Amino acid sequence: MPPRFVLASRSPRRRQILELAGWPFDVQESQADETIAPGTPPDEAVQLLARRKVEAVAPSVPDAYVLGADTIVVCDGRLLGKPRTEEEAFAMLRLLSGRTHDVWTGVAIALPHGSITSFAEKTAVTFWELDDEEIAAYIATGEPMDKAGAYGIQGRAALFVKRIEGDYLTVVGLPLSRTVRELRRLGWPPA
Ligand SMILES: Cc1cn([C@H]2C[C@H](O)[C@@H](COP(=O)(O)OP(=O)(O)OP(=O)(O)O)O2)c(=O)[nH]c1=O
Repeated sequence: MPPRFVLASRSPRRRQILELAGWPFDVQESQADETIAPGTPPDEAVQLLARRKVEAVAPSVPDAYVLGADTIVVCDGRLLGKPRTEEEAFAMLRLLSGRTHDVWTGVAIALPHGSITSFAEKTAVTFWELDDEEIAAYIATGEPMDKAGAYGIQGRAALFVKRIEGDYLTVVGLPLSRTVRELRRLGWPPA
């Protein structure tokens, strides 16, 4: 039997992005602890969290390649995950207004019966100045609440973006081109 491929994620965006690669895969939700020690550099933090997501799923599918990812926004040295409240979403978007921030996505891959490898990708995103009315109207759409940094570049927040540098899909949650290259190096898809 050739190995299977499992995406360890509950994110519909990650599933849609991975579908672009063109091979069949299963999806398993991953419950992992998302706390990290203060002061952890962002590239390490996203790889650590991606690894935890993979570690939570891989033992139940030992014959599969298992992929997990984690995305955080970094502005002014602050790591922004998903907002817990609308007030927090407001504060995050105010912080991002009129400036450039980094979006980091870490990807971890478990090999069948093997070890886990990981990498991180960064994309810089510059927002136009946002006024409070614009931020409030955006929060009222509900879009920010399940997204790192309180925005979705693939949704209405596209209107906030002046410039990006790096892979767009790193911002949406999975740097697909680098991921596919790493997977090829690791023997996926099987010949
Ligand atoms: C910045 C940004 C983030 N995001 C999303 C990507 C991630 O789904 C989410 C960050 O949370 P994550 O914890 O990375 O992922 P998740 O909880 O949604 O899914 P998983 O089950 O794989 O852990 O923010 C966007 O969709 N668009 C954006 O522009």
